Amino acid sequence: MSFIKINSLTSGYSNTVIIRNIDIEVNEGEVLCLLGRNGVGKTTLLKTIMGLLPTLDGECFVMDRKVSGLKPYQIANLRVSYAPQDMGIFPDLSVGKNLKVGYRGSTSNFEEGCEEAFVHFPILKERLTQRAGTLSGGEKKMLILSRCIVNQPRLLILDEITEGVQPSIIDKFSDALNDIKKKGTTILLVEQNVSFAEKVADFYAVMNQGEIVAMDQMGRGSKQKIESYLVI
Ligand SMILES: Nc1ncnc2c1ncn2[C@@H]1O[C@H](COP(=O)(O)OP(=O)(O)OP(=O)(O)O)[C@@H](O)[C@H]1O
Repeated sequence: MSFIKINSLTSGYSNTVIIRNIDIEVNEGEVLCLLGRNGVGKTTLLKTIMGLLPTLDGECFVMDRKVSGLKPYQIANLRVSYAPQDMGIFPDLSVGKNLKVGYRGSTSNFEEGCEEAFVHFPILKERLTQRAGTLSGGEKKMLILSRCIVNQPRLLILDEITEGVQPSIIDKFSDALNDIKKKGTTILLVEQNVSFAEKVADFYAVMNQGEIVAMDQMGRGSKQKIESYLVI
């Protein structure tokens, strides 16, 4: 069964179409990485899947349930966790409160979810009472990923989690994602970092000008193929 299925999805802002005829299928426990140059519509696609932008045409299913037309909170209630590119952390709240605010309850145990996140990002446990706004850029990214992990999602959607992050922390992210994947979570991520994508993804899709122009299994030779689409 496809865990996420997207058929001929078209979306954009007001009357401007940004992405068109997007077809994607990801099975349970698989990881698909979307790559593409700046401004090709990757974030627009993720926001449309999450119900933050209206679907102009086509449809999206998660676990056979049509999610196009649902509100973002209804989609999140299906145990879909989304880490937006602009992070959306609350700078004046502590790290602990940021984790609590993002916790959706009922589907998992908060303390258990936190411990799962702290295995990968122990520094956050030491910083529980620190204001999130005072964290470093890399720590903020750890916090946004941890806020997703706490909910023990069935589908995890990440928008450029490695952006502006130093290599040693990026390695922690790939370890965390591979661990989450082993537990059966399906992952859809947008990335600019092809080496990171190689480490975590089973499949890749390259977008250009609002369309998917290549899609294949990730493997030997994928990096060169992907990079050939990314040259300006
Ligand atoms: N709120 C908005 N209103 C109008 N146009 C927008 C809005 N947000 C983004 N766009 C436009 O939509 C296009 C796609 O943007 P999007 O953020 O989806 O691209 P992206 O591939 O995620 O880029 P990046 O890698 O730089 O984040 C761009 O031309 C952008 O200017």
